[in-house]
Amino acid sequence: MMKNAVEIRALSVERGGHAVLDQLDLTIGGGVTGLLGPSGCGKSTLMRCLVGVQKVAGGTVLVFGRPAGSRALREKVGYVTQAASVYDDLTVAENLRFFARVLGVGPTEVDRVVEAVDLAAQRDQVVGRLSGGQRSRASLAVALLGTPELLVLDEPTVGLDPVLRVDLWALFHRLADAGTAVLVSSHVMDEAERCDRLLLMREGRVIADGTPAEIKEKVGADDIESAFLAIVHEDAS
Ligand SMILES: Nc1ncnc2c1ncn2[C@@H]1O[C@H](COP(=O)(O)OP(=O)(O)OP(=O)(O)O)[C@@H](O)[C@H]1O
Repeated sequence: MMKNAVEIRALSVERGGHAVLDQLDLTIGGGVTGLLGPSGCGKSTLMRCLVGVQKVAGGTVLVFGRPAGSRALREKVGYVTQAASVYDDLTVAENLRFFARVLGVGPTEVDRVVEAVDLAAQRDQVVGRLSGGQRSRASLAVALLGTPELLVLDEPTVGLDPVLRVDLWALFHRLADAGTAVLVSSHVMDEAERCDRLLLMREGRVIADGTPAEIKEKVGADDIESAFLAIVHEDAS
């Protein structure tokens, strides 16, 4: 098991005058870690903290031992937001060559990441004319440039068909097997089953943390969805 990729201590964040994260303590290691929880519970905010783009009210976030957002982490951390981060008027390959230059990684990386996200047939197409799923994969390809050691993916499979979702999850596991710590947020419960570790958030707190099997066993549920409903209900009462 790798040393912790992320160490969070007493992290507090306020947004719009409300406490979104309150004294959160959390470590994230290797494998694929799933971040689940109701809309608005703070998943995106937590991810923004990991990449250093969120103003925090208190606490520390260390990524590979350095403060989140440090320059030295630029090549080590890949981040895909919910909004596509590629340029619509450039082709897939042009986007990737541009971001490769920004990151200072070699042009051969472009071919590798295009293959990884299965966009070889679309590499010379303008992103604005790709399907939603293809565009998401183009954003993911950007995040894979330079082989990041931590990949932070905010709902990467939203709007994708089931076949593509299965393919992407296989890719996440291949990346994790090769040593990248992968943090993925999701609303989709069957995706939760595919994670090595699950974090269930509610109102800015982690209310369950374990493997899918451990979480189901904890409340005697047969599936993750029932387990989460039981845990949320327990937490609310
Ligand atoms: N730009 C913003 N300004 C003020 N408050 C915000 C802003 N963005 C989010 N919030 C608030 O922060 C809280 C957490 O939002 P966040 O986006 O982290 O939730 P989430 O769990 O990722 O939700 P979803 O699953 O719907 O994406 C919410 O209560 C939301 O209203």
